[in-house]
Amino acid sequence: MADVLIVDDEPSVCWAVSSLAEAKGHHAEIAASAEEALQKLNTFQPAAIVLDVRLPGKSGLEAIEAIRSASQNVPIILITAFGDLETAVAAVRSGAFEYIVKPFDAATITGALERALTPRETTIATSPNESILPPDGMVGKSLSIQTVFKKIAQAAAADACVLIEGESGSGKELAARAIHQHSARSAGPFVAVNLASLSPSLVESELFGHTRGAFTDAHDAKPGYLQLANGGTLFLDEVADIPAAAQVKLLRALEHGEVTPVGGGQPVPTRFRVISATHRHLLSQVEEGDFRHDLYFRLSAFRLQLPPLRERVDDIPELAKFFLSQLGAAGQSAAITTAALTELKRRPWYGNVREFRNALEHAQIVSMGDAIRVEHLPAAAPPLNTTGHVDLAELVRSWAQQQLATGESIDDLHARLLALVEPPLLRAALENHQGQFVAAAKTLGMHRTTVKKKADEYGISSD
Ligand SMILES: Nc1ncnc2c1ncn2[C@@H]1O[C@H](COP(=O)(O)OP(=O)(O)OP(=O)(O)O)[C@@H](O)[C@H]1O
Repeated sequence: MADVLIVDDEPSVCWAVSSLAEAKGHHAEIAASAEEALQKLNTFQPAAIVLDVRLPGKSGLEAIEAIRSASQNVPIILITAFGDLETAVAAVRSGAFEYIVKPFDAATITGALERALTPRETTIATSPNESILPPDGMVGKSLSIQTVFKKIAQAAAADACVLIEGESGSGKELAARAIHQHSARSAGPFVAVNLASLSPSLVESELFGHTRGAFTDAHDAKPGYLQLANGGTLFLDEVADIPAAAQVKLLRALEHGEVTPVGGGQPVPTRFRVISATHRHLLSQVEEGDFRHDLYFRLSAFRLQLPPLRERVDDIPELAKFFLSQLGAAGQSAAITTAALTELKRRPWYGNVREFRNALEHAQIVSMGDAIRVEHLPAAAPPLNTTGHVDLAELVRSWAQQQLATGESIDDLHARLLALVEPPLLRAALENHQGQFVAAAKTLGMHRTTVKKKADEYGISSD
């Protein structure tokens, strides 16, 4: 059994957390403000503290230092209703043991309490006195983006390599910049390199630099991106595209903290942190032998997954507001109708936030100063899989969603889909068998007479 102090001005939260703690056999005491908590700590020594960020009087973040020293450094679980990146960074910087966003479920708070009450060796803690950094343009309030904010804050407080995974346009580069901006390296450079855009023959000289005369056009020595990132962060976008020879050299540079330019010469001491990003499944590339496993493990010391926009629909109103305020004339925000906002929430956004922003920009131009309506939005982009090919299942899902969104009452969705997909399928099978119905029916796994009947219905001839 352990003693727990709950500091929150909302009686329902205090009641819920104390009931959960008591159900685990602990004893809980309550304070409705930071000032009351500090007073209580004169006579009460808890083993863990649950502290709300928003309190009357001093906020939880303002009081955390005083509470920590008055409680002899017991673990503090911060709870907040503000799931933004700034609060996440401030919470991690404050040295809080855990940071939980309201509303939370019973398992989340019980799990955090149990971990806090279990003796441990290290916690993520950094200087508590640094000020909160300015906003960095990462918008979102959904639970999944809050998890991303929390991970960005944790990554910023550490110095390990970070691998950011997520679909194209989901905000990987923005997240990398936020990690750099909130890290101890923020005064150093942030050097972004897109490996997919570098010509394979030049990747090595671009990354590692070259000496004078290293190759025909090397009239002068040139430092590479690794050297330019010295003291800061190197962002390797599309890291899956790094050629095999450069993989070996990168690993060596990371391990020895020095870079040898193409053409030889003295290795140059270079210290930087690598944040890499990919829209592919990098581990599959490791399994297929296309990516070195030792480099993969080095680069993925800390992993961050960015959810696609369609899995965080709750962020859409706020993102729309954010982009519309950027797009509107000076000082004014472009307006949007409720129907258009509903349409924005319904779309699958395979190109994620980038496609979303572009769609709003297009709509704002087409609406010519009026509120944005559904008809101002461009057509939704088709889904792309990781190899750049159209994903049929996603296409069908998106088609069905569009049909259902028209508002008309539909009772023949299946028949409508068949009418769309059967003709091209029958044509392809017939073409493959030079118009032979028997052979085409065999390939299709259907009876010959059914194929014939359907071909007649759709007006498909066998020649
Ligand atoms: N949460 C967000 N809030 C505001 N803007 C965002 C957010 N996420 C992404 N964006 C914007 O969307 C665009 C695409 O983001 P970004 O370039 O970071 O994506 P990416 O995942 O790196 O894309 P790619 O894989 O194609 O390189 C940028 O203009 C970025 O500013």
